[in-house]
Amino acid sequence: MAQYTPAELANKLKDGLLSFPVTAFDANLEIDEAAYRKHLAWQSSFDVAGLFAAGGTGEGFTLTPQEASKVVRMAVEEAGSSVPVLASAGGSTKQAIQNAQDAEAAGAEGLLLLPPYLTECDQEGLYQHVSAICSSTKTGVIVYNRANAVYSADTVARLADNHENFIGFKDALGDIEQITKVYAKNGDRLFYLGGLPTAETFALPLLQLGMSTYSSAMYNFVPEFALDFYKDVRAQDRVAINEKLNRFVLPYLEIRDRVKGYGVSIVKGGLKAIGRDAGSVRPPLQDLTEADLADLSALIQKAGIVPAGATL
Ligand SMILES: O=C([O-])C(=O)C[C@H](O)[C@@H](O)C(=O)[O-]
Repeated sequence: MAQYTPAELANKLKDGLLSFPVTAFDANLEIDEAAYRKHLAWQSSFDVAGLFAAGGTGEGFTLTPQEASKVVRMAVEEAGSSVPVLASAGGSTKQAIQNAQDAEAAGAEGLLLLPPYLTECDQEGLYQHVSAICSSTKTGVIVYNRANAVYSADTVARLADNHENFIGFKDALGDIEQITKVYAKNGDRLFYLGGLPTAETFALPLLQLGMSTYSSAMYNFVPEFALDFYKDVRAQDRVAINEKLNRFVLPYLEIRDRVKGYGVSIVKGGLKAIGRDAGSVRPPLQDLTEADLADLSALIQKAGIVPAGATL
């Protein structure tokens, strides 16, 4: 049973840092329940505003619907009493409705709606798709603006007018003109979150465009650093942000960009580096090579951001 109305959820999420926990796997690449629960307990012990289970960094794209709903249920059990847990939905309209209903039954407070699978689509089709999912659940729905799901300002406004539980717009395209149009038309009716890879990189400029928060993948393994970074963004402390970009974020991008798909693998690498191993990534992703993992460990150490109590 949800603890937040959609409007309360939006209010809670918009002014705090958000994150996407990794999904822990064992040596056979099956879900490692104990390791996942331990990770969620740790992640929710900090002042994070929302956790999106089985999202992109949680390798939701490798999970069956049954596995995804199991992961969401575990996340709710471990973290739900202190932090709102959100789930994701995707695929066909029917599949996304099923995901939404499973997530609601598992106790998720909200939903991130991923782009429809594979096909091209235009605004009326997108509207019908999102509308059907919003109508199928009482929880808050956030659309994910990326790939084939690029929402015009008018489509966003139409969804907002017709669905009270449509609460948020997450962007992973970084098209300044589009974001400006969406925000200018919809203002405070929604909340806006940045979701480009390694979202810290863009957090300050996107704040000016209305994005008061973002999804931090690095929060998974350096939560204190990620929270400090978010504080600097909200204070618009350009000097502190530049210092943190140069000390950790930009050299981190250099490792992340060595192999396609490392955007997720490097997060599991970070957990390995700090002694909180959440296992390997599932194909089609690949784990960090030993050399890349060594570089990441050295960088975390050099940047002085080893989490309290970690062994490195
Ligand atoms: O679905 C996801 O995991 C994301 O939104 C991507 C990350 O959290 C991204 O914003 C990042 O890498 O910081």
